[in-house]
Amino acid sequence: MSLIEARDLRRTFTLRRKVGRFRRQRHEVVAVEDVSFAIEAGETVGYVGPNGAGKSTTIKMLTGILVPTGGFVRVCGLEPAARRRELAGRIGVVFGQRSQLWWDLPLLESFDLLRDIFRVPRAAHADRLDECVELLEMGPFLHTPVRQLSLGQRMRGEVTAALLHGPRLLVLDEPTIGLDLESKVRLRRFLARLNAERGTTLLLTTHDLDDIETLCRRLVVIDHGRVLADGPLAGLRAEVARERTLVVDLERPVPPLELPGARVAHVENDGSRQHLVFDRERLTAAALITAVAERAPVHDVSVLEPEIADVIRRLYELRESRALPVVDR
Ligand SMILES: Nc1ncnc2c1ncn2[C@@H]1O[C@H](COP(=O)(O)OP(=O)(O)OP(=O)(O)O)[C@@H](O)[C@H]1O
Repeated sequence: MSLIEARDLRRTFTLRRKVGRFRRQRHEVVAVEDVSFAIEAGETVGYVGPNGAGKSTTIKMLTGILVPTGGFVRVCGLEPAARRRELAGRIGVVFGQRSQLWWDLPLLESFDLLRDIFRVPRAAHADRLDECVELLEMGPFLHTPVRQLSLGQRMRGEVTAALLHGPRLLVLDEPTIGLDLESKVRLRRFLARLNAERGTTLLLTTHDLDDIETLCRRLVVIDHGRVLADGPLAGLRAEVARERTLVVDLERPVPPLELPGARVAHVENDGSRQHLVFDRERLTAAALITAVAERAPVHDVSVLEPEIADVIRRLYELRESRALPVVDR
């Protein structure tokens, strides 16, 4: 059984718009139109899309905060909205812009309260807390009231709070939003380790491409409430962003190289370093290097893969032109 299963999931909101002086007209917003995916234990999945795509609405349905208007959803075998309390005992949830901590209490007391709420055995609680305190370096501020913590410190507390009952699945909505670089790196390292060592499944929404690059082996891309693409990160790259760049360092400067199947995107050092863009389907890096070597002696080479930003932008372009390939999992 999949840890998360969503089939034709749908959520609409009814808004009332003022029309004229007295009348109000009902108006329907479709936030999630027809979303289907399944997530297995141990996966790390990035749920991405532009603003208003329907990410948070989906996460709220998966965690039982919102009732779907249609479709089927099961998380850890439970119907989230109907079994919200039970589900809360099996999953961990972190909302970057909402807190599950008690603002006036020292951080440690929030953790104690959560132990009581989830009825976690003392020994298990202590083990998990010790591990989080050590890895997230929370020792110096465990006794500080939550409202006095920096955002980076509070987020470490939020993630710990979500893990104290030992969930198999951690759902994170924009976990690194607003954090400084050091805090982001620390949090990502922690989450990656959680997945690698504990097998904790991660599902996260993010606008941060570095989060995706370092944490997610699979991407589900959504736009206008529909899944645009779903597949391994590497697969999506190969499928929709076929352009790679060969960077060649030559023994001496030469004019921009004109080679079949490749175009010069950038020239440095008077022409002794050139960036050649080519289509992975039409040309191999080896063939291109051979072609370059016939023109000038090659000192060094490297191949750059497309950035994840390119992959996502390309997906949106393909959607606009309705030429979106179906990405099989
Ligand atoms: N409570 C609500 N009432 C009315 N409309 C809503 C409500 N919540 C979300 N929407 C609308 O549903 C759509 C999807 O919103 P959602 O917050 O799920 O997007 P998102 O992908 O999480 O966006 P962002 O990246 O900006 O957080 C938007 O058009 C939004 O305005």
